[in-house]
Amino acid sequence: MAPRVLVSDKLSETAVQIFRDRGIEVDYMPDLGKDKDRLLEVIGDYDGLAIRSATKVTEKLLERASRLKVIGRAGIGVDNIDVPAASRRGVIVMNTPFGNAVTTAEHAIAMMFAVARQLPEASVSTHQGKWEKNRFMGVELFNKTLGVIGVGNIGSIVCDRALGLHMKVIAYDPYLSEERAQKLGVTKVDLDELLARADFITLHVPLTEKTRNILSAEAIAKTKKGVRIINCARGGLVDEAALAEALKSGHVAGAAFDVFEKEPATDSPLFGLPNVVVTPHLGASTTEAQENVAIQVAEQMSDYLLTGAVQNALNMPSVTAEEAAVMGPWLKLAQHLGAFAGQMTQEPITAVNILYDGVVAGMNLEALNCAAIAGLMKVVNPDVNMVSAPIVARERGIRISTTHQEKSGAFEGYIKLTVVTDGRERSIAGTVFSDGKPRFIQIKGINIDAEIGAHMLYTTNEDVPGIIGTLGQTLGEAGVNIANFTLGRAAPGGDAIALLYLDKPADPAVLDALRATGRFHQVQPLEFDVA
Ligand SMILES: NC(=O)C1=CN([C@@H]2O[C@H](COP(=O)(O)OP(=O)(O)OC[C@H]3O[C@@H](n4cnc5c(N)ncnc54)[C@H](O)[C@@H]3O)[C@@H](O)[C@H]2O)C=CC1
Ligand SMILES: O=C(O)CCC(=O)C(=O)O
Repeated sequence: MAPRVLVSDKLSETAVQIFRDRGIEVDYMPDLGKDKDRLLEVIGDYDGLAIRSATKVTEKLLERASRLKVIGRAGIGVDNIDVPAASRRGVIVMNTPFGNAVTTAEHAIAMMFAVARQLPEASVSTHQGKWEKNRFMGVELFNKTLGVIGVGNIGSIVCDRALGLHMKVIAYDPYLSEERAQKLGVTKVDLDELLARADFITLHVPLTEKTRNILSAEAIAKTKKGVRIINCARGGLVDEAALAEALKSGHVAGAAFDVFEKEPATDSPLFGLPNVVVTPHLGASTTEAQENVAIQVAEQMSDYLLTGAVQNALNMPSVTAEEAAVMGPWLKLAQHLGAFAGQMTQEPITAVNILYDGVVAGMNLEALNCAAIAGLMKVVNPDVNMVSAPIVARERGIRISTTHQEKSGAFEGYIKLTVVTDGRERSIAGTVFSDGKPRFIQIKGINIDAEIGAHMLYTTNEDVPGIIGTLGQTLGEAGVNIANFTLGRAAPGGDAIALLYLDKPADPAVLDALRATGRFHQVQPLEFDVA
């Protein structure tokens, strides 16, 4: 039986043609994404779901999607998909990481011009036969300072275009290395400096728990008087109500928003305010971008449904079916090693070295590298996948090197990942035991044997008596159960580490309580995708 695909958002007809040409049955129902009940009724009939941003793929929808094998997002952001729920159900989620980047960057630049010169209002007034030449006094972009928050794919294209307009570009992105900033021709600053100096601010970060409300009321209060703010990334990055107040008070001179806290946005505190330009999430809406993402998503989904080949998946490595059987646990280990290093590193990473020893040295190292880098970069951006992560890493100037060697110790094989920043190196190693379970076996050169769980806690301390008691008692009092506890030390009385596998995450109050004991150099919660 031919696989069946449902296209539930408006996608270029080229995608539909590709599915048909490849022998896939396709139903094109571009309005279904907005009709949750009807979607719930029909989703059980499909092997693939191709969407943009209108369709919300919730746990409830996935529960009804008994046949679903793949979700293809024709675009970048996957915040409309419950990816963990899809992973739990074995449904692959793919996106098209680069197809609409230029288009979205151009929209941000267009919005910046629009708000600088009040173009939409001037256009409406002129259509009405008024000739309000004196009402619309604008500002030049030339020589103004543009503050870019988030310098990834889209942000870096915005920087390039803005430099072409002879703007001065300052950038805030904690994961942007100095080297990459120099290459782009932008000045790296911290957020407060960006807020204080920028005449225009544009956002190009994904919506995550760290970036939500990044332009809060407090942040907006720190901006330069007369600033203009552009958001073509995601609703929820800016506090719309606080911005509306700042616009009314005259502190902020203008805003241009493509994305809103609630979409479709039928209401917003920004609506109706003068010099606020709004568009209905049009960032990716050009013929070229929609053609790019539609072709890419249809090809990727067809490949998967017909041959099992995986490309641009957010929750599955790109490996052949035969390799998957042998490499599965090692891929997971590589991802966990990257995730560990990523969560431990707050500074820009300049290089990553991955050493493969013994049995693992003979496997598909490219896929293993991708898994490790994806684990590392996912900490910064949950939208990154195994294919895009190495490209994103390279674009940031992160040098990735690989070494491999014959079996050198007690383990059949192991992987050691070393992350280099401007100031230091951090290493972590792991192996897969015969039970197929990945384990961490060495951190900072200290040997351990730690099972990997979804919620973990890493502490460092001096090797003195009573540390186990302090950890056990503090976590116990907070009702956090320890599933597994591993200790290691460099030498008696020297540096010591503990890695705890917890039944639930330790909340910030527990972490503070541990820090307040004064017994630890470091108390770091860690999360791993063990699904
Ligand atoms: N309006 C629209 O139609 C579209 C909107 N988008 C949005 O644009 C976002 C960015 O897309 P790309 O540039 O392709 O992603 P990207 O992953 O290439 O870049 C995101 C950048 O944000 C940085 N970042 C992450 N956390 C940060 C933080 N806390 N503070 C400052 N910087 C941080 C990352 O280091 C990275 O450089 C997407 O996640 C999506 O939400 C994307 C396409 C179309
Ligand atoms: O599909 C669209 O129109 C929105 C694109 C978008 O927001 C994305 O790719 O993240």
